[in-house]
Amino acid sequence: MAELKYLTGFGNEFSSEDPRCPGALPEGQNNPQVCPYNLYAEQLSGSAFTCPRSANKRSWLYRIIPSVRHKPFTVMHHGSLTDNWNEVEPDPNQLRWLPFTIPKVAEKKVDFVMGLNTVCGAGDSRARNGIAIHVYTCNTSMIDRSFYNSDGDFLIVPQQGKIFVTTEFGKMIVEPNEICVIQQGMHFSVEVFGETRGYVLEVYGAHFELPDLGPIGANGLANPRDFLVPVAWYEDYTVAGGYTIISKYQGKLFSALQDHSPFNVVAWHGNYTPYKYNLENFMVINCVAFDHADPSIFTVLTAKSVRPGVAIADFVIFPPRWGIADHTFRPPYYHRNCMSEFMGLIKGHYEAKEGGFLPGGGSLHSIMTPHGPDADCFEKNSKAALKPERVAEGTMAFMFESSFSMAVTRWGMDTCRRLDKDYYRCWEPLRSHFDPHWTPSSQKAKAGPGGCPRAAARE
Ligand SMILES: O=C(O)Cc1cc(O)ccc1O
Ligand SMILES: [Fe+2]
Repeated sequence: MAELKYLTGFGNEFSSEDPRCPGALPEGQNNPQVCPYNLYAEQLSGSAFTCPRSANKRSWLYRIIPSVRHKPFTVMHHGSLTDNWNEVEPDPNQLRWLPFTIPKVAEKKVDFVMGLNTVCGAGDSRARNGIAIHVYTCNTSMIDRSFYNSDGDFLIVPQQGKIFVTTEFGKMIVEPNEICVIQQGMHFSVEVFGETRGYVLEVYGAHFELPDLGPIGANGLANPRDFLVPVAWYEDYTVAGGYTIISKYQGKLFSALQDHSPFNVVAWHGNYTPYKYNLENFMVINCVAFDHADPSIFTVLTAKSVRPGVAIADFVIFPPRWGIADHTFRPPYYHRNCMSEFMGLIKGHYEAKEGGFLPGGGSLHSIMTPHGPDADCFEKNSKAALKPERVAEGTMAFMFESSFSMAVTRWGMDTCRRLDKDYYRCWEPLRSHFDPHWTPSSQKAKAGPGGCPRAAARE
């Protein structure tokens, strides 16, 4: 497979022509009476026409046939993709899933779209405000089939198996430890190379942005130059039996036939594009003195709500880094949160739970549901010598954190059969260590190296 080329930057005004058709982008205007190469001009709007400039998103696509030339859509059955948040009773428990099962190709061929399973979500695609979390488990490429989501944006996190994503804007290869974002309305098709699994964060009514950096300054976290955007690529491909276009619209799938590939865009320009990002490029910032920084310090992308500082969803990672905090319980703290936390694991393990939370599985700690390190992690890290050490080496856990109170679907609760009924047991061995006769000097006698200089100065 030839190396793919990409443009670089986040949300730039890009332009790209398939090298087979130089000059395909009209010069100086978007709608010439006749476009170069006799292409059709088509605008894809990702924001209201009237959005302020800073939030205005659109691209112009120059294509062989406009998207409108398709037969009527009809409803398509899908058993496990849903936006019905009332399928099962609410459950405030800590939930954890074993790795989601990938179907065996010999038993059933499943492609990316049919392999989408909704785990949880909230809100309403019609009201343009909400979130859905899906896992995809598939084994077959989409052949003469493409998909677009009318409801929102997909942030795709491959966990097992690379995916080859053909989009209207060009092609991307996305491997585990990379992510891609396919925004609302963009046609794409996914090729796979074996048993394939990953996670999808869908947001309705907002696009992902880089978080503001505040006092961090002008650089750091996910740097804009590390985002990769495909270059224009077209196929002039007619399919006798019909090419199937699938749209997710108001939570349901619809399919329509047309006689040609939708990947017929010869040139495009604009700031509304798909993109990918390698999580290895994340410039990690964290505590260099004491205490545990909140995980928002690891935010890669955020989909903002209209409330200042409150996200519809944040995509947060727990990357390999140094742990050096002095006189600190270094792993995540025990907490209760006014946000929902869905976690997944791409590879390795997660520091707050060495066992039980496995790559390809997940967990959901709902709004105000208490959670934190398991008993093992607490005991170990309360006694550990606090030398500088690598944390999370060779691992990558992530969190979809949302201000929405999410409902779990029937698939998530029952059908997937991966819910770990014993999850709560990981906290059962937690014992009281309360000592009413405790004094600072008894603490000092027990403490490992890396004591608190301020406490020492106080004594
Ligand atoms: O619950 C979790 O494991 C995620 C998490 C990590 C952390 O370092 C601090 C808070 C938090 O919710
Ligand atoms: Fe948490």
